[in-house]
Amino acid sequence: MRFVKGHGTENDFVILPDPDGALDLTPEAVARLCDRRAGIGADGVLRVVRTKAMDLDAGDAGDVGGAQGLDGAEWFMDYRNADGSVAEMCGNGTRVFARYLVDAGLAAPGEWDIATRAGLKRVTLGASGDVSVDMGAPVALGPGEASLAGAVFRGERVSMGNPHLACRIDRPVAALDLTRAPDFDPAVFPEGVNVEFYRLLADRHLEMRVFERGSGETRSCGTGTVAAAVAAAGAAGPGEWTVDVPGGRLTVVLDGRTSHLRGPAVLVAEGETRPGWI
Ligand SMILES: N[C@@H](CCC[C@H](N)C(=O)O)C(=O)O
Repeated sequence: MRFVKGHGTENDFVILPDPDGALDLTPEAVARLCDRRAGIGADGVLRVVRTKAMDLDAGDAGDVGGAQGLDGAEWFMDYRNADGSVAEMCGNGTRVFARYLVDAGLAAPGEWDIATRAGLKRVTLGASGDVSVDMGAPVALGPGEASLAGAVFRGERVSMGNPHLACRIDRPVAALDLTRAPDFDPAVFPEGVNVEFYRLLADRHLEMRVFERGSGETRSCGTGTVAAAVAAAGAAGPGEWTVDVPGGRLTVVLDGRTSHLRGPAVLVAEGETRPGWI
């Protein structure tokens, strides 16, 4: 199995080129690939498959999202979390996926769509440098809460295609212990939830940490970054936000209609798994 390793602000991925959809990618195989001691190590897997090789009507696009209109994009991002679960969307993954396509000569620098389980996402990138993605309209769903070691954190529920709870705190995010998963009410979050903790550092400038559904604490989360900016913006309206995460810095633009995420996307290695290992 050929792979490429990449990351976006240290949210890292094993990229599996599978243009014809020939791989039988089981949850167990994904978990082995993402294992940081016994595998390659990553927060998730990005399978790179031609949209026309996906049996969209048979649910190949996932039980988690609609397939309508996806054939408008040549490439489908089949995203999996480190525990093997399927997610609707991954913002950093989309940016790294785009960088891979350009680097591999499968797409030209410019502006084009990637198909995801959360619909088409338009990326903009040059031959090198930052990658920007139109993340679509965030959906603010009202208040929610989670708890961490018995302490309750209140926040805003936001859908970015995948579920988020963005909680504002007033002390440095570095002080949080995220070694254990936040608890939440499964009746409120039946599909689970990604939980962000953010602090306002200055006008339109946040720091954030995240505990991701299916992956644990990661050093960045693109959809989570947008969710935190949406929660912080409240009624403040359109604007550009800077979000510092443990793995670097991302820029979020909210314009009242859609949201954009911009930042680095880097490919660091490529190789092949040993025969019979996976
Ligand atoms: N890190 C991603 C989000 C990945 C999916 C998430 N863990 C979920 O299950 O919804 C990002 O950059 O958005």
